[in-house]
Amino acid sequence: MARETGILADRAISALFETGRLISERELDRDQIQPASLDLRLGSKAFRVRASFMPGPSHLVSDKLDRLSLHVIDLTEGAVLETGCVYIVPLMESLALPADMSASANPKSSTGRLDIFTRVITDYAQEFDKIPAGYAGPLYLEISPRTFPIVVRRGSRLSQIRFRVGQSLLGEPELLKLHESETLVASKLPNVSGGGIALSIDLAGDKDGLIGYRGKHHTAVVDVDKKDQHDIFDFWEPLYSRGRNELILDPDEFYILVSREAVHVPPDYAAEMTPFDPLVGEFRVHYAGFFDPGFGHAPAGGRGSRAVLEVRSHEVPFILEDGQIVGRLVYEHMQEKPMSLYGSGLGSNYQAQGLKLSKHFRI
Ligand SMILES: O=c1ccn([C@H]2C[C@H](O)[C@@H](COP(=O)(O)OP(=O)(O)OP(=O)(O)O)O2)c(=O)[nH]1
Repeated sequence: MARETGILADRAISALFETGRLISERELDRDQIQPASLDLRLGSKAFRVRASFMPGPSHLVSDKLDRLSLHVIDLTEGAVLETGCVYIVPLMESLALPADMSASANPKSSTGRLDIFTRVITDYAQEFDKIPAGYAGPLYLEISPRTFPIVVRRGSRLSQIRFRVGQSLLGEPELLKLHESETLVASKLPNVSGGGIALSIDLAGDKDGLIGYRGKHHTAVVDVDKKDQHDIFDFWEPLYSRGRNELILDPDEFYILVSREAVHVPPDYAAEMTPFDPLVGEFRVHYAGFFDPGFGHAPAGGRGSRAVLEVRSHEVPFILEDGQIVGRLVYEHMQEKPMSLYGSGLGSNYQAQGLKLSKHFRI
């Protein structure tokens, strides 16, 4: 039985398309609907703008583009987006949401792992990545590659959207109960606080002491639509613990690290990673925060899946230590169980992962 409130599952997302609540200039791709989200596709133009902006309560995004656009890039045959530049791309999908349905967007995990900063913008937006209940209008994606230049084209999928009716976040007592029956985070002493369950960083490393990777600068371009395309070592420097189990984050660098704990999202729930404490501004651990129903779920082949963390230090160098809490997972009810779970026949790339770079790289 479907709940009244909760995150829409795959079946309900395809119904949105059939009933004209989700509109697209072309048919959805076969694998575009995920267990609890929809991948958003780039349209055929990118506007290179001088700087990021927020439309605010009285402006359409297109008004701002008229003023701020420096150059228009055709994406039909693919184009390079350079690091350090800001682009706005109209998305193929637009919305006509019912009054009781809102949505939120996040970069896909593959996008976060490439250090591509993306945010969805709506007309009249006062917040990024948030789509208010009842929103009717176009969607735009702000894109700013930070470490590697990228190739994108019409139809590339960098961001994803979750739809929700009402609020259905689990409170701490409910979260603790679910953890007792389902082991959400494999920790002897689970830390449930701030509305979520804590994740800590692994800096002890694997049997070779590998703890993570640091992105190289001045690399070749990464085509976001191609898997197993590049040699890891052309883009990443491996990092080893060398017995100290700590890592000094340099503010100008981008790191891929991994959680100490295995993570589990049972099929009736969706999770999202949030910063450990928004007041501790020294570092941020992720761009991509959505964790799918079925991630880390043993019957979906996910036993032992860890969370891959995209880490950046802000103003000053910062020492991360093994076991330090770096984020929290908050859990929300699904409206109903998805027809397909993460990892089961969806071509999922990160089920049962340990320390794993994005799908674009090969050893
Ligand atoms: O910071 C994050 C965010 C997500 N994940 C995991 C959980 C999530 O369920 C999985 C896949 O995420 P997403 O669907 O965003 O990735 P994708 O790039 O679309 O990959 P796939 O093709 O496997 O769906 O990666 C992480 O390890 N770290």
